[in-house]
Amino acid sequence: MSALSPPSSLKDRLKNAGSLFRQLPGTFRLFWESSPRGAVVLGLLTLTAAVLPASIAWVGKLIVDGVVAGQGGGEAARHRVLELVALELGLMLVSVTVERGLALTRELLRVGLGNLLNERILQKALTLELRHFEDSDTYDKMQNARREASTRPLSLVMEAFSIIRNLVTLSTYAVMLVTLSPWSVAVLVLASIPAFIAEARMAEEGFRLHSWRAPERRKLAYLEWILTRDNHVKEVKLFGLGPMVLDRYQSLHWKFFSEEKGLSIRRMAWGLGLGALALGAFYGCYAFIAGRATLGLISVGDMVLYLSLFRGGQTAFQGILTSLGSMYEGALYMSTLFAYLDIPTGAETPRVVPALSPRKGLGNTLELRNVSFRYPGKEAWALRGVSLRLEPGEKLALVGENGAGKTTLVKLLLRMYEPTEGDIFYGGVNVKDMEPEDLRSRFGAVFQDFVRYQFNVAENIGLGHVQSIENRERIRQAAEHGGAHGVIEELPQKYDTMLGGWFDKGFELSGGQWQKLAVARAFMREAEVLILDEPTASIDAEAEHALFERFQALAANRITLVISHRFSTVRMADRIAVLHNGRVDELGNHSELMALDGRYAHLFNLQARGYQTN
Ligand SMILES: Nc1ncnc2c1ncn2[C@@H]1O[C@H](COP(=O)(O)OP(=O)(O)OP(=O)(O)O)[C@@H](O)[C@H]1O
Repeated sequence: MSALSPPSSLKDRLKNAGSLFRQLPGTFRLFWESSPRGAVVLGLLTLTAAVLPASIAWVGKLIVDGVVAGQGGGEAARHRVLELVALELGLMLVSVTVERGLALTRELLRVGLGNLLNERILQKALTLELRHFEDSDTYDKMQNARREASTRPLSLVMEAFSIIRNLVTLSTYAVMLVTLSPWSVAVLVLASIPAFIAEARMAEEGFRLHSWRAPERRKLAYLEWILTRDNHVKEVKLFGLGPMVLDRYQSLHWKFFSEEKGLSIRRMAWGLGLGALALGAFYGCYAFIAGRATLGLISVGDMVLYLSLFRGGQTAFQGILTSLGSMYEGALYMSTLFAYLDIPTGAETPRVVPALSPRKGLGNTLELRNVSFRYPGKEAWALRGVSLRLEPGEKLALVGENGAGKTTLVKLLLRMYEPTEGDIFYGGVNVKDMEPEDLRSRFGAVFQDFVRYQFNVAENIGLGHVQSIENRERIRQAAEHGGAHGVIEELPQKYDTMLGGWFDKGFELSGGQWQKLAVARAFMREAEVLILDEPTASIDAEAEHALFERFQALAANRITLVISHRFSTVRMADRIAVLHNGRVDELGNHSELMALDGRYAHLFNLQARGYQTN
């Protein structure tokens, strides 16, 4: 059973609880790693804080007994009582200092542990593959893990420490209480047990509410995003989407609230009922002890001691139970965190050791042999039996209607996904036997949905080869190759101009200008294979022509794969592959395909007619 499915029976619930508390060792390991010294300090302070209440209660009893015995007894008795009061003051000062120390240590540890975990979460994100990001279940796991990483783990550890503290306090109390009244210890324990069960149950419900909601929470964040992001505002205003999106946002919000309200009310009702039970038990024992003191069977100091021990004991016991409930909640969180950190990765690890690596430089072939691919969890084939061989220096254009599988083919080439059937070879080596970093370092790509980094111009280009991000000469050259240099020279701080609207003084570029930077970024590396997935979509016809002429020259000996819907661009390729429903339907150069008079010729003529009528 997964930690997120509702337990149906008591047995399930216990099994679930057991598996959840198994998260403790892992959590403590992380805690220790984040700060061994802090952990030791916290342990020492906790133990000191644990033994202080019993000592203070004992001194309190001695004071009362001293006062009762010393009434009318002169200076000596008064002195002894004053000394005891001073002792109690001293103990109280120690107690206050220890509490402050605990709060400070907790605060410092919170930052350390929170950072460590956020780092682990992000490090894990780096090892995840594209398929993980495109899968909503994994995405939810990641969001769940990120949401409370800086608070939950520490509170789990703190609750565990608080249990230890209360247990130590309780055992010191128990030793004293048993001598006064053994059965009251039993009453104390029994009266608190129902509270624990209720607390654990509510904690579990609360967590499940949060987990179940992960997809809806994302929906809420998404609606918020639509209304607040700069690139949405035009459509939001034009289509008058504001009220509709806000309405959806609010109804989701109120749905959350009403669920939470129900839980809070139930929590309050149980707390009230069980609190009354505990109070009844306390006053029952109080009556018994007060009666015994009145009859002179115990001293007044004993009665005072008993009362403070009983009250303190009850608080400590309930503290333990509440901590167990909160720990349960924390452990549930940790189980999702560990589930996220344990997502199996490494599908990209080469099959052979050491990994194979084709000769560096130009001259390698790129070949797909009978490649078929289905997205995880999908029935339909995105690619079916694709075989293509690209010779060194060859320019291949991929065309096909929307959804034909063009971008999917690029994802497979870059090993973002594994073919479901068939194999891909680069330089004669099966890409499954290569290190993915080695394979990817040989590719330069401009994606359809390229990124607009909110960095400066030089960095936007330099990111194409991070090792050279400081190399202005190389960046300038890449900008020239990508056709971006002219645009950059017009900017206020040229290559140092901050871009985008997220940060102060960011300069916003046009879609085509951003795209030129993305092309320049691809030219930062000495790529052996260039992939251009609709690189010209927002570039005007003239700029497109210029770009492709440059490509012809620059990419002379490189394999180039161009995906485009513009046939004026496509016809410049050495060969054209027409994809249809995931299959290569036609393959050949422009004149061959025109002569074939098939799908390509039809699409070409359609577009040519469009241009003529314009
Ligand atoms: N992440 C994904 N998960 C599941 N199915 C997907 C995913 N991405 C694409 N598909 C499906 O795979 C098929 C091929 O999509 P692909 O993006 O490769 O098409 P394309 O030829 O690049 O289209 P376009 O010209 O619109 O960019 C489509 O049917 C699409 O619905």
